[in-house]
Amino acid sequence: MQPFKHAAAIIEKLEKHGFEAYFVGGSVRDFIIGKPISDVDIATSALPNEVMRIFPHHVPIGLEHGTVLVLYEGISYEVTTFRMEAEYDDFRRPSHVSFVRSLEEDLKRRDFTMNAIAMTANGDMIDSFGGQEAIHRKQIQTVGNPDERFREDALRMMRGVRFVSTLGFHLSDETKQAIQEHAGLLVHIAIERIAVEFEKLLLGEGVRQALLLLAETDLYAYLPYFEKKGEQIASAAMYNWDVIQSSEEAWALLLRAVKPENADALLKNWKLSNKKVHTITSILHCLVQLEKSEWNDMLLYQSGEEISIMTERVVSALQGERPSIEHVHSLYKKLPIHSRKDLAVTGTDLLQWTGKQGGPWLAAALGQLEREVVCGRLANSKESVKEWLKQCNLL
Ligand SMILES: Nc1ccn([C@@H]2O[C@H](COP(=O)(O)OP(=O)(O)OP(=O)(O)O)[C@@H](O)[C@H]2O)c(=O)n1
Ligand SMILES: [Mg+2]
Repeated sequence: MQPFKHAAAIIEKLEKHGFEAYFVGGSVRDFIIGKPISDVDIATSALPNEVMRIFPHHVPIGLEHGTVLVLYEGISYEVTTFRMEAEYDDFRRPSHVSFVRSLEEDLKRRDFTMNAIAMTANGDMIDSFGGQEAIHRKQIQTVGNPDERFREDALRMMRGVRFVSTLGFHLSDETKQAIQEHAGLLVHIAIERIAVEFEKLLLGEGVRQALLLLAETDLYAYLPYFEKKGEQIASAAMYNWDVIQSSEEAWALLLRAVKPENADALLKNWKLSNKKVHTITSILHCLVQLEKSEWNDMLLYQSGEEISIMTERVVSALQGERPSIEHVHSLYKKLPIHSRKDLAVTGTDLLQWTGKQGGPWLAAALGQLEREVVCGRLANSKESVKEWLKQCNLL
């Protein structure tokens, strides 16, 4: 309730200027469910320039969609003019919206009834489409005709399945059937928007049901690189997803089921950040090694602690066991060194001692030395390294 109390001042100020304003969207839904509230969004009859005039501290973040970010006592709130997204011709949210002065018009263009509830500053609900009843029944139902809602913005189909996962709700029969019919419209949606919903889906508590739904509704067939992987996606529902803690782990787990020919290309095609792609492919690499052997010093050293722990979680999700995070952590801590910087000698030492010119031999010697030390076959001291160099006929 606290976030609403703080934001109520914005609604009251808009009302003082003769406009209507309400809390809308996910925050109202989550408040009714009893979940922690994320961002509080406000819808108003005031036009964007009127909002900006009333609140001098603002950022015009999406004027073409009617959205002004209002800064109030260090917190920012999205204030959006009531709108009707009038022209849809390509199944995505249009670049032009028509502003309307009525809340009703605004609410009836929203995706699901649970997301189309408005709340006044003092907590009264305006719920023309049975949103509270739907929440009570844990049902995801489009506002009005599902064909229209999904044609307006095909991403809503992914959102529907995402909410199955994050809220543990179910799709109404009508909504599910409409998704089945319109799944193909997803091709019009930018992969970045799909990826946001997909990652939320993978991290929700109901991810198993959501994966089965992706397969059942044919939505999977319009996800890049998953076009022919319906069965594999459904089979991923068997894993123990509860132990997964990050989107990187979730991707790695999913890709173990999907087995793409080129995971790197798939992840880049989904336009994930380079850093994320690198983390996911590192986890996958570590998983392959773990199939051949248990955790060992060299694998822990090469993977690093973070990747090792993430991989341990993925392994336990695959095997349905509890992850042994403490075990991996202590094995890692016991490694004699954790990076090449920790070696008692440097390349410069080797050059000085041997009197040789640099060259490929140096990298090879340092690599071998590193392995010897990591695996505990050689003490990490200058003296023992000198001994070792002698044995290798380098000194
Ligand atoms: N494709 C979309 C996206 C959003 N909305 C409407 O805009 C609100 C806010 O959207 P967003 O913040 O993207 O989603 P939330 O429902 O708030 O979910 P979350 O809690 O994850 O933010 C939604 O509740 C819904 O009323 C919509 O109708 N169609
Ligand atoms: Mg939201």
